[in-house]
Amino acid sequence: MNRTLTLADDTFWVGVNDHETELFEALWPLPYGVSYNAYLIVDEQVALIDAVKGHFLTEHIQKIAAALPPGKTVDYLIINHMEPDHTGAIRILRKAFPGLTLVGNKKTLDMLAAFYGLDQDCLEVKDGDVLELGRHRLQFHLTPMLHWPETMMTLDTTTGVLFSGDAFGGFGSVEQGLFDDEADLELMEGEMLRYYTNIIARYSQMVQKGIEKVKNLTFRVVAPTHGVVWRKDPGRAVSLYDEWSRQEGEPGVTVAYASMYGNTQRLVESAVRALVERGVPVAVHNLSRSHASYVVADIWRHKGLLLACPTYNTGLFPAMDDLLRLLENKMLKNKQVGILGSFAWSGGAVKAMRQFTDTLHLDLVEPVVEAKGAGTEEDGEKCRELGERLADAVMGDE
Ligand SMILES: Cc1cc2nc3c(=O)[nH]c(=O)nc-3n(C[C@H](O)[C@H](O)[C@H](O)COP(=O)(O)O)c2cc1C
Repeated sequence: MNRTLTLADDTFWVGVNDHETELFEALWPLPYGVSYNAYLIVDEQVALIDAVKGHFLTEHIQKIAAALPPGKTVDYLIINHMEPDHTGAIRILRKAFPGLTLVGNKKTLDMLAAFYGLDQDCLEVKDGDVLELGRHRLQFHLTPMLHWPETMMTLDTTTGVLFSGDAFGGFGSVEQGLFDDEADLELMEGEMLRYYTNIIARYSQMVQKGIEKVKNLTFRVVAPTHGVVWRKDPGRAVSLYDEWSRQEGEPGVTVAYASMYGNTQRLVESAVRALVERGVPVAVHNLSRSHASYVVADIWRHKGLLLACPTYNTGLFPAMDDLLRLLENKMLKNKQVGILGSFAWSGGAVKAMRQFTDTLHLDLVEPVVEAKGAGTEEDGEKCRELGERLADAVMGDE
């Protein structure tokens, strides 16, 4: 059962696939599961690179045991990221492998003490430090706020495997293909974007700093803590994160709308029709149906965003309010934004959406449409015009 997967010389995947957790971080749906990737380097000294969520410890230990030669134990646990989905069972892991030294930077060790009361047999490493296992040389590169303060990467300079922590990771389990040359990449890259936008995106500036650092390293495999291991095209993992953290966006428009009785929806349809006729890729989300994690991923993907919302108790419909707060928290930028809304007496939703674009310094595409009730013929025409203007704004010379 526990056939060991090999990444490079003496280097094995000892991670697990999780199909039990419904919501990652109690927030984000996992229709394709998620993997907790951990790796074992078997040398004179044996190093485990990251661990798994506590619930999966038994399977994890079985895999480690299958990869360990007789008489060997695990000497080091390298903690690239302290979050409990990689360290939850660390105390038991220590019992399973007595003498296990915990390796992390200063911030990791502070957290280990705070989370698990562990402060013995720890080895503090600094940026650029090297740990020799025998033939294998592990070099540590601190990449703070990717997406926690203690995050770092570990490069095995002997094999060229870059253990990148959560950076370059994605949702989606890996039993149908651990490596990029065997996985369903269309699906996995979609799940990677959803992971990026929902877990990492707020720290996009720090991702850029991390990528600058990574570009100076020589590696031939990128092995993150979640999702696909990139051995055929490791540069692709880096370039996807690079693209997403720059927030440049592809030509296309994501439509995020709410509608209780259909008035806003019909206005949206007029605008979308104009986009479709211009050949613009469109992703339409009814916020009462689509989970925000998918909406945010599509918003990140496209240059254009159409927000449409009825007024609800003088302000935004709650699902739109939630979405806009989420996008503010993620410091969304560089979007071409259209706004439309429907009201019956006071209005308020359109004003709130305008405030959102002002706060984030997004480019407002005119005309803003604010229709009373179902709206007039003229409102319908304005929605079409808004669709055309958005098409011009996002397609450029395409
Ligand atoms: C619970 C509720 C609260 C509303 N609050 C307001 C409001 O404060 N001000 C306003 O102008 N219209 C308000 N409306 C009216 C809607 O904004 C209006 O009917 C709009 O056309 C609904 O668009 P929809 O069909 O896309 O849901 C409210 C409607 C409902 C159902």
